Amino acid sequence: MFDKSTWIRLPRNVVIGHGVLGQTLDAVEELHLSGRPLVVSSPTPHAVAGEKVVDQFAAAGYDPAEIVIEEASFDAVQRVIAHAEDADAGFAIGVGGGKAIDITKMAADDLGLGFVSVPTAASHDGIVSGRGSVPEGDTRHSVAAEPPLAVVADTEILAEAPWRLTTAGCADIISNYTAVRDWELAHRLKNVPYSEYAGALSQMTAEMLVENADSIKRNLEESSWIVVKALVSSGVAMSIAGSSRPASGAEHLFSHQLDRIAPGAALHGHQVGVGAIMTEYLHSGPNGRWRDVRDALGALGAPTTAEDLGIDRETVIEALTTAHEIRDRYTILGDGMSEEAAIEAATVTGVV
Ligand SMILES: NC(=O)c1ccc[n+]([C@@H]2O[C@H](COP(=O)([O-])OP(=O)(O)OC[C@H]3O[C@@H](n4cnc5c(N)ncnc54)[C@H](O)[C@@H]3O)[C@@H](O)[C@H]2O)c1
Ligand SMILES: O=P(O)(O)OC[C@@H](O)CO
Ligand SMILES: [Zn+2]
Repeated sequence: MFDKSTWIRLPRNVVIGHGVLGQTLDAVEELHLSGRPLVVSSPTPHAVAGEKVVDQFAAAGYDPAEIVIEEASFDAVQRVIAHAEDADAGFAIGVGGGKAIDITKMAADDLGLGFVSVPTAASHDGIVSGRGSVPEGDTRHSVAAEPPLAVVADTEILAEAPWRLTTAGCADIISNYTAVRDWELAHRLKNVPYSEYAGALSQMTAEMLVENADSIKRNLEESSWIVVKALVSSGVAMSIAGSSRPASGAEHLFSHQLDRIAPGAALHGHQVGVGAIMTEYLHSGPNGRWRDVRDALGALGAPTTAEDLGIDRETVIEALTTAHEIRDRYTILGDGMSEEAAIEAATVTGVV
């Protein structure tokens, strides 16, 4: 008997465009959510968009509650849960970058509340995904979380955000190349479940972004449009897979390890991009496609070296040699790189 089953949870309303923040209320009302909204954001996104979302719902008679969180941590998730319970919230709206959105979707999952995603930066592909990513001690948890029922991505806001946030989003997408390679490898070597659809969608998303690289330019709102659509598409690939595998391989392990060793050094997307140059080298060798990955990142204005990231050579080598310890996810790093091999990979690729 065929007894497989799977749930693919996708957003119902994806609203992207100039000035669409003003349609957040419409996007929510169309979902027939009831009760009090809780608007969760971090300081800058609160000022940029969170307050406007609160005002919009207040004007419509909703009595919105709000909370501003400072960091992505399990403590922050607990604070949001407590605040939502105190406020008797009926649904949660996450407004911000990857951290605020992750915290909101994790709290919403715990409380069984509907979640709406309002990105203020095109910096990460967690905008749509049903995953939350939070560090804890020496490890990084990628946990199932409430996927958004609606996404409201205002390209005017995304375009006004610092340009480096957009280039970070581009790099998070370009890292899909190596993430898919790692996933295929884990499938072949360790029998890890693999989804052809999710793998193909993730890879195609990276290819389309690179093909459109000439149209991704600072001060051009269309750039935000192209990048956010790619971020949505990558999040859909994660939803189809039911894991972050299509978008997170060894290059993400490298970045998560950097977050521990050199917290706050660089943006998530920029770190995974530099990681992808080196892990592509590990996959395909000195004459392989690592130059294509590096050139695509460079063309989009994303970092390609340790210096660009603001980290030193020792930090890169330490992160490379210990990245496999971050979580139980088989990648090209296998059971770990030797120091000599890490120096070779980082040097040949020009990262250090
Ligand atoms: N759940 C997933 O599937 C997934 C996917 C990718 C990344 N992530 C996670 O997301 C995080 C990275 O996201 P991030 O790079 O957005 O980090 P972030 O949320 O810390 O945002 C980066 C900075 O941008 C600022 N910012 C956001 N919007 C702004 C705006 N309009 N104007 C000015 N400043 C603005 C924020 O205040 C913050 O200082 C990491 O924790 C990563 O693990 C999760
Ligand atoms: O599960 P992780 O490794 O946090 O990856 C999620 C996301 O960053 C993929 O782009
Ligand atoms: Zn990522």
